[in-house]
Amino acid sequence: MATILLTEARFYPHLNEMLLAGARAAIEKAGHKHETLTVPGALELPGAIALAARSGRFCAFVALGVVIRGETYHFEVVSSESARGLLDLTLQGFAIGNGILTVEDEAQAIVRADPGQGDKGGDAARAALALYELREQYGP
Ligand SMILES: Nc1c(NC[C@H](O)[C@H](O)[C@H](O)CO)[nH]c(=O)[nH]c1=O
Ligand SMILES: CC(=O)[C@@H](O)COP(=O)(O)O
Repeated sequence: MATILLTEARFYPHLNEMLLAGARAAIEKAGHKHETLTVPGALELPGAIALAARSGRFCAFVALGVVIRGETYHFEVVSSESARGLLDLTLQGFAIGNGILTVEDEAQAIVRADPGQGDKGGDAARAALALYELREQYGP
């Protein structure tokens, strides 16, 4: 049994609860344990994972959050750079699933966050576990 760290950017708490529920259900179904770490926004997620990884306690990580377009270019920055930061860590060998929703409005987020609909939190957890199993198979 391994421990997966759920890192959540709690910008929209009610939406994160759905993402967390889906991710937790997927991890528990796979027979693993999970812990949760909270940061303010999606841009903090890569750094939070990098810091938490130093503990050596976690076999994989799931990044969860919701980025909803506003009036400025900041949407592009937050969406692209959080994803890029996660991919940079993945290329260093970290097993990370990206469950950061980047959407136009709350309605789009709900459909994708709801475990009974898009279940993107569960998808991100399953992706993280898939990378973890690959690393177990091919070495650290
Ligand atoms: N607008 C959203 C943000 N913005 C905040 C940034 O992620 C970051 O916390 C801030 O720039 C300080 O470094 N974050 C989200 O997760 N979702 C948003 O819609
Ligand atoms: C994705 C964001 O950062 C967004 O919430 C910011 O809104 P705005 O572009 O109207 O400042």
